[in-house]
Amino acid sequence: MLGLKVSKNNADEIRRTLLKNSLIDLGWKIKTSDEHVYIPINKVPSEDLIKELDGFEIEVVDTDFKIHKKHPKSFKDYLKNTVEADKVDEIKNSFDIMGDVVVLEIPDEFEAERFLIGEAALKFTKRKAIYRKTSEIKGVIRTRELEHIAGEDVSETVHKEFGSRIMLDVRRVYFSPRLATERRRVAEQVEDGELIIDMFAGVGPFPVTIAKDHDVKIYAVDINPAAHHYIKRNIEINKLKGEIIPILGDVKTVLNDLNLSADRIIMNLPGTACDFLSTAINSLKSGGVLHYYEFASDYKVPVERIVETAKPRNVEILNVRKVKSRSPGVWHMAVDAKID
Ligand SMILES: C[S@@+](CC[C@H](N)C(=O)[O-])C[C@H]1O[C@@H](n2cnc3c(N)ncnc32)[C@H](O)[C@@H]1O
Repeated sequence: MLGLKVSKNNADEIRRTLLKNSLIDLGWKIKTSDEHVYIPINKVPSEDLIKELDGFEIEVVDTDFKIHKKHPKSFKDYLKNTVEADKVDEIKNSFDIMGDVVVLEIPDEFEAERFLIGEAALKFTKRKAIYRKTSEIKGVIRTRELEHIAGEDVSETVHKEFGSRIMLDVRRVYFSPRLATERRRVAEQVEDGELIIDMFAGVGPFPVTIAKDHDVKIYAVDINPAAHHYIKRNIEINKLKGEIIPILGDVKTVLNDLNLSADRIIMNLPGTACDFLSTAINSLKSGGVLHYYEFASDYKVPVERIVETAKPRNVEILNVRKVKSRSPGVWHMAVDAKID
């Protein structure tokens, strides 16, 4: 089969150039002799590429290669010859798998290899669509830009989590599978009969997790019309013991109009939830529980904020915890506070 015979000294640089041009046949193993490296290729390099490699000692040869294991098991196996081993783990740790869709992060240095990485992720995860993050989560509706890099370009999916089904579109709404344990932790504290408000409900993962097992009434507010569309779908596709009332709008106006007195309020908008604290506390009955989230490096900051905003009401901090890392030294913090 076709191979490119190159000098050992330049093999790495040439391999990278071939990869960028999708010329390496990844089904076969690269082999070496004392002075040369033989790279399996899927076609003869074009004139332009030969010009690009001008100065290197290269020769197209007909030779045998050993086949890569037929059914590689690890993501590393799929990416052999593409990405350095230590970087493979970094990419794999960035996977957010939601139903049939995978969203991943590719370091800038592997930008040129993104489609190969996408194909590897597609084979490894056996999902249907792979997207790469191309921006931070931003704006009021907390979404990010994504580039489709492998599989079908279908961004709507149904994610399964602890027996709930969550329908969402990764391009149009916020959703993080990494909050599954947090949702369950909150749901486990709920008792039948409660009146609950989820101020920033998104597609409704907190309300669905809670209402699946509890006979409660939950007002689920969100300002994003796409999130509102999906929460309505999620109410339909899950078997719920409780009632979820989806409301589209700015939660400050909504809560002002509804004038509720809730047993429990969920505030998962960690970047700006602090701007909505007094609105929340005004809608929380005496003895009610607040699940407050904030990006912070120290628990003291969100705790003091709640205590100050609630004054003259008394605050009992029930629990503080780090939900997940946001950036070095900064955490998505959760504070559960009972406010008398
Ligand atoms: C971080 S997401 C959380 C979604 C959901 N709680 C979850 O855990 O998946 C925050 C949500 O708040 C919504 N949001 C932002 N500002 C809002 C406002 N003023 N009123 C109502 N919803 C708002 C966004 O549209 C977004 O869906």
